[in-house]
Amino acid sequence: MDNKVLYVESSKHTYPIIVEPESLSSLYSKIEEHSDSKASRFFIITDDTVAPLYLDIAVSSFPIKDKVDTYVIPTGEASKSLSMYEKVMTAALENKLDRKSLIIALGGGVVGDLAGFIAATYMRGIPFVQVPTTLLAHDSSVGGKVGINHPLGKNMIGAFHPPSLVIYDPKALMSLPEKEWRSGFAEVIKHGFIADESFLTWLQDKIVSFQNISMDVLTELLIRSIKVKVAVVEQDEEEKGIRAYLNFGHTLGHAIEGEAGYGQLTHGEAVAIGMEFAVRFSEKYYGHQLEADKYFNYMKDLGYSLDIPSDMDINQLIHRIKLDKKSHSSKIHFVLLQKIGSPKLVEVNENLLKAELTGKGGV
Ligand SMILES: NC(=O)c1ccc[n+]([C@@H]2O[C@H](COP(=O)([O-])OP(=O)(O)OC[C@H]3O[C@@H](n4cnc5c(N)ncnc54)[C@H](O)[C@@H]3O)[C@@H](O)[C@H]2O)c1
Ligand SMILES: O=C(O)C(=O)C[C@@H](O)[C@H](O)[C@H](O)COP(=O)(O)O
Ligand SMILES: [Zn+2]
Repeated sequence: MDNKVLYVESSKHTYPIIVEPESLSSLYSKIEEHSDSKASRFFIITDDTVAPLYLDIAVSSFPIKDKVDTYVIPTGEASKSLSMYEKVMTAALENKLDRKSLIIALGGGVVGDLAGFIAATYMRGIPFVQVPTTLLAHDSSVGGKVGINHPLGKNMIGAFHPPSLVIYDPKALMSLPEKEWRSGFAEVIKHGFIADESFLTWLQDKIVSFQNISMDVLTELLIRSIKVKVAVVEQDEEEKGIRAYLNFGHTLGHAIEGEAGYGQLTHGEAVAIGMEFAVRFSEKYYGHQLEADKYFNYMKDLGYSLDIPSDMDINQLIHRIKLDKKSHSSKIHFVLLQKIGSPKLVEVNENLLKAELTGKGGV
């Protein structure tokens, strides 16, 4: 795989995504090369799992340490909150960041979404760099969706604020626990479902467990999956239309995440359940089979549980689905698949949805 730098053309600027082993240790020089090394200050936001692993490596790459401030949030989805937003904002102000400062998100999607939203709103917007350290963050670090959760809904408070650079060191993923590989891999599979069935068969062939994935395979996987995302966000940056396809599996997935309590299920675990449901619902909606069982069996072999948790109240899930950002005028919208690789955003009838969710959908 030779092309390890991808470029995203956003309406604000074009930014590179560098996928390169060991790039974390040359963070500053990458910023110098591709972003703003002349920034007045650098504010690295990370979490308390990533900090002991990678914060020193990142900070060591900076020649002038006095210009670097750090802020460590508690690990986990619960940190994507208004209260954490206020704390980090306060730290940014106390550290005297100005409009020429650069925020650096070092971590997974939680850090990236929160830090990106701080960047989007600090003094009405300053630049930021994404330094993803999870598999899932191949998705979250690209495309500029940043934000935090509200108890009533996932990512309900946010902005579109593209990063100025994404530096992805696949070696950093080697410390991920299996659960987080599984979580991130759900978004990889999502990209296959919505855009490219041959990617799914390639994954089946190359990834039979989350142990011992070679750096070459991992790099190719990241690049292929990121390319799917880039192709969508370049056409529809602010989700006026086809960007909603990236929400495949998320309508139910987000409802499940919220209902379980943020952080009880990983994002990818919830999205995996949502994808299986969306495929089943697509088959009912379009009246033909998608032949997707082989992919769901593959996911089960990789340890995914694809059933809606049995303790979940279907009416509560529907209530949450109605608050989803794709809903409007009380109409529920779902991303369904006409066939694998051909998503559509469709309005769905609440009663049909309820019947399917309760397993009484019929054919
Ligand atoms: N903005 C977007 O487009 C977008 C896309 C997909 C998901 N998301 C959001 O991303 C979030 C999920 O991201 P995530 O799965 O990366 O969660 P996360 O940031 O919570 O990371 C998962 C866990 O892995 C730990 N971790 C991170 N890097 C590690 C490493 N290298 N080694 C060991 N442990 C490490 C973290 O501390 C955390 O415990 C959700 O909030 C989701 O809504 C956003
Ligand atoms: O980038 C997008 O667009 C996505 O939908 C990617 C999703 O994987 C991601 O979880 C995103 O945060 C969901 O966005 P939301 O608008 O449904 O909150
Ligand atoms: Zn997602």
